[in-house]
Amino acid sequence: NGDFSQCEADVEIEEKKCSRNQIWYSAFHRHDLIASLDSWGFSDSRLLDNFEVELEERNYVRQVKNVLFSKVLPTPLQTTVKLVAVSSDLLENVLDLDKSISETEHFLTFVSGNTILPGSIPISHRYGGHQFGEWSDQLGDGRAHLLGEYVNRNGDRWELQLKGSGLTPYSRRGDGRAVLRSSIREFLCSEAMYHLGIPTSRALSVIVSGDPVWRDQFYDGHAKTEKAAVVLRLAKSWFRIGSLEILAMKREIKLLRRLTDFVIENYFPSIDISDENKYLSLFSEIVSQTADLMARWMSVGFAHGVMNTDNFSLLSITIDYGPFGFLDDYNPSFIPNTSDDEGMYSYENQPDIGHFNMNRLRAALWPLWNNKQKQLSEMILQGYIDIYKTRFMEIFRGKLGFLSTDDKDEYIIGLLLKMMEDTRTDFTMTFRQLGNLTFQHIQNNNVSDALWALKTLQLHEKWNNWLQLYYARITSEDDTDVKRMNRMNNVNPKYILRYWMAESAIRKAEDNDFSEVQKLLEILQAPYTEQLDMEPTGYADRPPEWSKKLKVSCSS
Ligand SMILES: Nc1ncnc2c1ncn2[C@@H]1O[C@H](COP(=O)(O)OP(=O)(O)OP(=O)(O)O)[C@@H](O)[C@H]1O
Repeated sequence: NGDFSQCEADVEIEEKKCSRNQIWYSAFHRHDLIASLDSWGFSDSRLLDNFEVELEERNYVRQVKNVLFSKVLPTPLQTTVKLVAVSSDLLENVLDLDKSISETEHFLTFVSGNTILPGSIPISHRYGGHQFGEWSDQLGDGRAHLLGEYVNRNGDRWELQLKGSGLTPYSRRGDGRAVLRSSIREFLCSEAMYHLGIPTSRALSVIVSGDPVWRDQFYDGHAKTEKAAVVLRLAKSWFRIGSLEILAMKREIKLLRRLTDFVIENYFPSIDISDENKYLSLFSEIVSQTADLMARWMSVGFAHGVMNTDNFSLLSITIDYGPFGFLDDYNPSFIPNTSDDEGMYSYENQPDIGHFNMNRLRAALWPLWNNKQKQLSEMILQGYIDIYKTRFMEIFRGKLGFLSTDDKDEYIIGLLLKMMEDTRTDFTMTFRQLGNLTFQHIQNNNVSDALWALKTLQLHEKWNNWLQLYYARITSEDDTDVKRMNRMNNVNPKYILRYWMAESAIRKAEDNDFSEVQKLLEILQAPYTEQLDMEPTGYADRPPEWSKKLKVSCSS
């Protein structure tokens, strides 16, 4: 009712018990949320303040030199636009907007690229990249427009970008558009990854229009028209390894230095910008954060699908959700992308590709180093492998509920994965269901029928042997069932975005029923929490038979 005096008094009382009472703080925040886009605004742009933008005003495909950005407006959609889904979490907690705003026409035109808000100067970014191991020259945002930056009430700066919003100077032979299926997948997966606790870009909304887009989904001569869709996505920065690579390749060294300094100053506050070894420190940070990201991907069974250097963020967040997939059955050579014939970007190859990409980053930074620093960068790169292994072991120890470190851990984790591979057990549910076993269950090999993944694993000849080792390991620690099971449930998700779940929501959305996209979003926002009312959906069951035939290509 607008009278905050009692609330303030309560906050003071509560603060004595707990330094940050989130319930009260969030109640306050909600009152202040901005209710109209007219009173919301982009912040001053750090990017535009620091980097010249190409002066060419016409929008045509061209080679761009000596700049990072080109000014270019999104192309308005010609037909009626509909909101497919929106993340209220992002609206309220990142953009300070009241969620009712998403019901307004103004919001719809904004997130579809049809309206440009005051203060926004849309730009597209020039970058290159190594694709499937080979250097591809100028790529750039061929269908993405950076709308501007927003500094929210917490002081966090976010860059807002449209994807699928029309042609840019970097569109090459593309049409600047994205289709509904790939846009829903990007929207859902960015949010799912965020709520799994994995560094990622975020997605605010997805809209669909009736504008036709021509796609041959499986490159098999069966092209058809699909509906154009647009995602509004957010990241602290959209700079990629390819952002630096193109400058090194083109010998634009002054700009390379400026961008690298900008990245250090704005995203790596622990590095002293006046330090002569600052570029080495930056490399070291990115190597270590990328190794960590790879271990996290592996720990939730995520396969990115197109790990080109233009899809690898300098902030080591997951970007570009194309033909990604989460493992169902544990198959290390799982390839999510039908266009990846050789399996270069298979699940098991990801840590190695991360290493390859760090070597490409090293090559991009090469012109900024003296001879000694070049040598040291080799050692930093070698360190990637140890950092990855250490992080992998830490995370998997946690997944099995271990509190401490033990020499036997590598064997216990390795044998479990081997059994899972032999029996093709469901990756996600194996770990989740292990967290449902009490000490007594483990001691007596008592696995109820409801634990369907473990039932499969039980068929393995080494199961009894492994269970004994596991029992000995967890009973060697000062722990209780409740504590261990809680810990395990907090790191082993129950709900992940499986192929079939996304596909089922997409099929309905193609018929203008968006309810399942929104429902999936809600479930994936709490992947570690039992959502018993959602169980009838089958999201925690064995994937249905029809899902085995599903394929995802890079056509998007
Ligand atoms: N339909 C399209 N029209 C124009 N350019 C495109 C189109 N599809 C892809 N591209 C461009 O091709 C390159 C590689 O495509 P990829 O699918 O990896 O990127 P993306 O998904 O469009 O973008 P991002 O990495 O920003 O998520 C990028 O430069 C991208 O902008």
